[in-house]
Amino acid sequence: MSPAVIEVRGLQKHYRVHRRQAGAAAMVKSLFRRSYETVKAVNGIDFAVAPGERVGFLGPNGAGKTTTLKMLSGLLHPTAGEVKVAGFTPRHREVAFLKQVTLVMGQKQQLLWDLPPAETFALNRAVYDIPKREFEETVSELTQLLELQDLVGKPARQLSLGERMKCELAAALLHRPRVLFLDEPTIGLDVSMQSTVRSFVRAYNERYGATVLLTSHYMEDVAALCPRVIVIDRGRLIYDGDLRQLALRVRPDKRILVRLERPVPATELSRFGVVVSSDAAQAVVQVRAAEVSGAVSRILAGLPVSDLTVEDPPLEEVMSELFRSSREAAGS
Ligand SMILES: Nc1ncnc2c1ncn2[C@@H]1O[C@H](COP(=O)(O)OP(=O)(O)OP(=O)(O)O)[C@@H](O)[C@H]1O
Repeated sequence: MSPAVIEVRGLQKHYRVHRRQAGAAAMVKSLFRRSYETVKAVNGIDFAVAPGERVGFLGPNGAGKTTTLKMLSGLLHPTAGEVKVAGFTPRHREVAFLKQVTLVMGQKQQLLWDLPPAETFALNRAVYDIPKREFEETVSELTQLLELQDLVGKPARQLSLGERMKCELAAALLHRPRVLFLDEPTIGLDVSMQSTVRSFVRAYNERYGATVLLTSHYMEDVAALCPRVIVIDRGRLIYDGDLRQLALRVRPDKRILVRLERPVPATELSRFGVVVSSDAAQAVVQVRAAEVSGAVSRILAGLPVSDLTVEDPPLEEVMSELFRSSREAAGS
């Protein structure tokens, strides 16, 4: 494996927050004597990412994902631990480092609100000191990949959320960074725009060999883009490895979706496995992966089947099962 482009060792970020008690008396008291508590947003994580990898960085709300991405891009100083990205220490924010990375946050925007994206692009050209020819080449490539032709001339405030996100991505990539930190880049987008952004991220990764670390609550993004996932919960790493292996380990079962020619009572369906859902026209039965072929033969022989498909359990369920079991293990 080539040397890591992202290396994280013993990384921690603790926030000191003012604790406010409810009630007027407590509020007055807090004016004179403030009490603080420490939020351990990131609490000792280690991982390494090789150049060109696309890695999903996952976890439930408040797990510490955004905090980690901000430390990796140099926006936040770690409380403890070491971070190296493309050979640099992010918190020093050296110009050479900033030219290698980008952070895109789906919830924040960098486009200038009243101006067309083309003007933000020109500003970024100056900020990153991009030679004119290279800039024009990149703009034309990104315009074609993201279909920006009709968008870059309109003021950003007139663009739809999805159109704006495409321009945000272009603005963030004009300097051709080698490392992309994408924090929920598809949040709030409709399914077709989500798929456009996904295809674009993949195309950029393949074209430039860029490394991608991506957070998303949409498991379709993760399934489509990330062969590897790093999962954290409450500031700690709970899984780092192959996404398919994780699914097999956490949910070693399959779902058989059966379309029925006539209604079948649930009691009869349960002879073939655990009934996940059923109605007059179709049923979903869950069985262990090793038992799929036997169950399929029995279903075909014993039920009025018009169509049958075998599916993996949804990734959302794999993830919530992983969070549940890791919390149980942490509690015991
Ligand atoms: N500036 C801050 N000051 C104090 N606490 C913070 C600050 N930023 C984040 N936190 C806390 O740190 C924890 C981790 O937050 P973070 O935003 O990194 O989580 P996340 O995994 O990105 O969550 P989400 O999926 O909801 O975006 C949370 O408990 C959050 O309330």
